[in-house]
Amino acid sequence: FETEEHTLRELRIFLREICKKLANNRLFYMFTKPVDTEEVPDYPTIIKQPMDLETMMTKVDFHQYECAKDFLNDIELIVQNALEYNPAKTSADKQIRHRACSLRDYAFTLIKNEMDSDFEDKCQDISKKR
Ligand SMILES: COC(=O)N1C[C@@H]2C[C@@H]3O[C@]2(Cc2nccnc23)C1
Repeated sequence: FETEEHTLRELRIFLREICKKLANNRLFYMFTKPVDTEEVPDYPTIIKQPMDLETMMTKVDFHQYECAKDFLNDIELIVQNALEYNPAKTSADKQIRHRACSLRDYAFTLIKNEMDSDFEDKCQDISKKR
């Protein structure tokens, strides 16, 4: 009911802030938009569930995250996709894997430092009973 909607609205405001901070960090530019399948035609043959920060911002706006855990699951999807598609010993692949690991640590740490754990618990309780 009403107070639950207030809680989820506050979650969306918080998640937009996090998403913006990550997308504005130049280290993570390769994660800000979907991989261009015109430029990289084999990408969809290898990565079955693409994810990127612009798509995540849209998911926030479409009320597709009910708690921070769900948001961090999509961050983890970005990371795993990058590790899977870029496994080589080359410096290019090594750099994108390193950036993916940095993205994960930044996202989890930002949320842990800036989110009240009771607020996340409340969001997860709402999410579980829906
Ligand atoms: C999250 O981003 C990625 O996993 N990738 C992998 C692709 C391979 C390589 O780098 C990417 C984009 C790209 N475009 C043109 C030619 N080659 C590339 C970014």
